[in-house]
Amino acid sequence: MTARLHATVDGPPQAPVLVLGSSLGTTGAMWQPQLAALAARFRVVRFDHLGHGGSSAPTGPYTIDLLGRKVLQLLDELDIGRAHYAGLSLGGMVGMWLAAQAPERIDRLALLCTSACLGPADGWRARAATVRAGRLDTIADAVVERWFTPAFAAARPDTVAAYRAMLTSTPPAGYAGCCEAIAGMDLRADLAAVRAPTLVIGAADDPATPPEQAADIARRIRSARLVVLDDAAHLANVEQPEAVARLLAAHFDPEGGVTP
Ligand SMILES: O=C(O)CC1=CCC(=O)O1
Repeated sequence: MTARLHATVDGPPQAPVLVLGSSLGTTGAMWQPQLAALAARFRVVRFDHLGHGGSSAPTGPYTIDLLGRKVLQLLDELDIGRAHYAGLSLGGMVGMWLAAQAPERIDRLALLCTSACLGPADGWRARAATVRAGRLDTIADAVVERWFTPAFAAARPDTVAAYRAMLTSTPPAGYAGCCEAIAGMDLRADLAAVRAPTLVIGAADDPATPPEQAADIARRIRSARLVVLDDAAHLANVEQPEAVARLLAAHFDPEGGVTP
């Protein structure tokens, strides 16, 4: 049977479509902090990557091409010709692939806390092997430590616990398959083909995809603007929910009167 992606759709049916791609080890639910603001303006499609959440979880390994082609298949299933796209981390990697390989499908693009080439590949393959051996729990603390600043983790333990639970409920085969996709990914040369006006958001305290990675992406895309948020680690949309919602609304609806 063909592997399929799970998605949830919110917002007015006739509004412009905004597709949201989540990070490794999360689901579309990671966009909850921005959902109300974005669904007031857009038909918001939040999908779970292959191997995550409610999507099919084939054994793997996966590639970024496969993850991107699954999103195109989802757009076809939902009868969506063109859409805006925002993705964080792995979601951003898939966004770069989509904008470079299927530019006719992507209007405007936002890339948050992501990288065009995130080595070392051996580290990703080792992480995949650990998870395939059934030990997602053993990597969870180290992963979550990179998701949030110490100050946020101390102030919001319930939020941190909810995102950790999202991570540990990811199917091991799916998580490992996506680690292997990151291990084999180098999108740097593809970025010259991106034509969509692009907002690149980095976070000053992100140890997973530091702001230099955001600056590198912005340099390689013809029409890109770079913003680096203070007081946020990797899941910047959780730590800076209003700032991210405002930046995305202003970028995807430039005539809408939102001040970024
Ligand atoms: O899990 C991590 O270490 C950080 C990360 C890389 C890609 C992604 O989506 O999250």
